[in-house]
Amino acid sequence: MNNDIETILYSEDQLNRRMDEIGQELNEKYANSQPLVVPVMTGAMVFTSDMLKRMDFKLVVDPIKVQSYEGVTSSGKIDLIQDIKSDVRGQSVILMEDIIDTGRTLKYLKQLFLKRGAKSVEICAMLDKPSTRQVALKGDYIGFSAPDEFLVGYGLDYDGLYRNLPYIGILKRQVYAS
Ligand SMILES: O=P(O)(O)OC[C@H]1O[C@H](OP(=O)(O)OP(=O)(O)O)[C@H](O)[C@@H]1O
Ligand code: HPA
Repeated sequence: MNNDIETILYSEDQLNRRMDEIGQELNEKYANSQPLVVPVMTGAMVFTSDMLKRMDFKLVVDPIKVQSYEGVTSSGKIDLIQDIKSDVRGQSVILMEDIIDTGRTLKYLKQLFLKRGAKSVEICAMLDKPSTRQVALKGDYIGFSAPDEFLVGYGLDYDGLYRNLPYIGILKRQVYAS
């Protein structure tokens, strides 16, 4: 599996150190509230489970599953595959993501939750690729800024593979160009 990785961008240690910092920020912000934490599955699974251990405020976790990528390309269409169970009216929502790329997924979800009556919707993402943004969307808590490359590992996949890598790396072009 490692043979398919061009370069390791963020090691497990770097990810952990950055998550400690983001955890502190969230703990200050949400100390006196009880937000709904919504992992955007499947990519956010690893990041969310590691972040949850760093959150020391009361919270409820309720995942949502959406999909828009075919291979390395955004289809531009967001499929809502499995919705949350909670009523978000009056709730503070934290959307958890592995990556913001075109921004379409999170723009769609943020609008959806605000339309449903959420009091606030914040975005916490491990990676942000600002250079590939197609819609206006800003994260509130970001781990690292990433280059315009197709990344895998730490939840990020290519055709369902590589999510279990403990680091984030650039996928070799020959893997998806062949
Ligand atoms: O900013 P965007 O261009 O919308 O890209 C970001 C989204 O793309 C990936 O999901 P994907 O649709 O591949 O599903 P997955 O979470 O199951 O991997 C990723 O996990 C984000 O949800
Ligand atoms: O770089 C990426 N890698 C994996 N999934 C993604 N979804 C959006 N961008 C990416």
